[in-house]
Amino acid sequence: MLAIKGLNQFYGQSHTLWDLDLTVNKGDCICIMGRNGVGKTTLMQSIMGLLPLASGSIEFDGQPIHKLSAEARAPLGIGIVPQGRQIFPLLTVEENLLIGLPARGDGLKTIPPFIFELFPVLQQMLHRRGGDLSGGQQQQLAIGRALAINPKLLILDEPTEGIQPNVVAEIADIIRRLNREIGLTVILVEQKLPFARKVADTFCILDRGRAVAAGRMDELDERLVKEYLTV
Ligand SMILES: Nc1ncnc2c1ncn2[C@@H]1O[C@H](COP(=O)(O)OP(=O)(O)OP(=O)(O)O)[C@@H](O)[C@H]1O
Repeated sequence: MLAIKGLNQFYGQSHTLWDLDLTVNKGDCICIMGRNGVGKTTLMQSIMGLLPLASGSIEFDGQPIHKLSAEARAPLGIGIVPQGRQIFPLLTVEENLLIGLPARGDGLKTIPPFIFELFPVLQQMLHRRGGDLSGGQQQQLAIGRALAINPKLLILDEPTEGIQPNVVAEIADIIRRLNREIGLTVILVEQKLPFARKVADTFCILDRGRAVAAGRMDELDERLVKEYLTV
């Protein structure tokens, strides 16, 4: 579904991603792991189209997408839950959910009801401003907004950051359901190991901009954790 080949990225003189290859198959739930600053968000932003590639290629569903704008990638079926959630604080929950609908391409103008089945709190808070929601509610809104475009691939960048443990558990359940029941392909960036183990089936570890280890979650052993993940 997603094939990244030979990706290099720079911020000015600083070489952030090095010859990175990553393949995500349909139905996968993969966790991109690594310590702070290793390039996880840079990788996500490259997939989303927020950063032009220095070199390399990204194919989605067999089609090269790396030259497309971020706006052109969403309608292909890439839903994003960005780091820090980035909901619109002055818009209502309803307006936040409606905002992505034009990207669906099927003309739907109302919020798909399954969003409220997944996140009943969003229905209760429909007319509240996004900025007045708790961190956990905002994260549910950010996921709901990404799902409203009916994506084939959902990218979540550190969805548990700054969220209470009970909501973290709820979000873990939702991501698992989306992946295992609905078959949505998921790329998750996550530093919390228990959450990653609970949600993802496979992992890819980055270290200083390189993919250094990958495998099934049950192959993520103590040696890898110590070498690449613990601070
Ligand atoms: N806009 C930017 N300008 C310059 N350097 C940047 C910029 N954004 C990130 N970097 C640097 O690029 C490297 C990779 O950053 P990135 O945010 O991709 O890492 P990360 O693994 O997502 O980290 P975190 O877990 O802290 O979010 C870091 O050294 C970071 O300081």
